[in-house]
Amino acid sequence: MTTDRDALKREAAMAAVAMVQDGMVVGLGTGSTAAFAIDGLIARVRDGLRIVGIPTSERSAQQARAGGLKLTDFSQHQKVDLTIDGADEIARGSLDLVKGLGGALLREKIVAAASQRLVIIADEPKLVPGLGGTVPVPVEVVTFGWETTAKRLARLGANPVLRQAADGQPFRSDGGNLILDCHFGVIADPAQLERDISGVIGVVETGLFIGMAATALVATATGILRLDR
Ligand SMILES: O=C(CO)[C@H](O)[C@H](O)COP(=O)(O)O
Repeated sequence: MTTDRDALKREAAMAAVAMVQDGMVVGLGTGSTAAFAIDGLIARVRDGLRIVGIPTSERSAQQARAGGLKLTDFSQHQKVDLTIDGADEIARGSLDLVKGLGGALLREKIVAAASQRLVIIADEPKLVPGLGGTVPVPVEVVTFGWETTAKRLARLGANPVLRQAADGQPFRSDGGNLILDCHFGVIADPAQLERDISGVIGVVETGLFIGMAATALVATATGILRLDR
């Protein structure tokens, strides 16, 4: 079923797809909004655009491959011209992000870090005055000792919850790790919290993306709002 939110997500995705130029290496995000962008890229490639994509998840790789997008990896291309990805929250002003409710935060951060330009696409409810108020911060952790990692994260003020998959088993990332959804409430200093979480033994990566997004394209009822950092 297509919802109004889907229509807005598609609109934001199409605005980002229009920024892609011939010859680019394009980072392919993960999630329902990024999936609209991958569809848009597939359509443009069918019309003659020549690009290669670096996917941020097995899911996105599968979608891209099925649509005929050429994929590459970091053994072939170490630099990504432009990445189009979604987010769970975007801080108005700084464009700092919470990402990872879709479980792909580690690969998303690796691709974002290699990108000349990270363009975030979203519908309006994701644009917030401060991070952490509407979603937890996903933290990817290794399986071994995750219970002790959770305790150390709790000492930072979180209420960590082990993410479950639909089958009731612990959710596994593409890398085979676990995810602890850490409820902090509104975060006063996201950059400091990102450093603090990264310092916890057992943590692989955090869903706080600080200073990474160059542009956010936010679809609102009255059109696309473009925010640049
Ligand atoms: O970070 C992500 C996946 O790890 C997604 O970009 C984020 O969860 C947004 O997803 P959606 O577009 O489905 O709301």
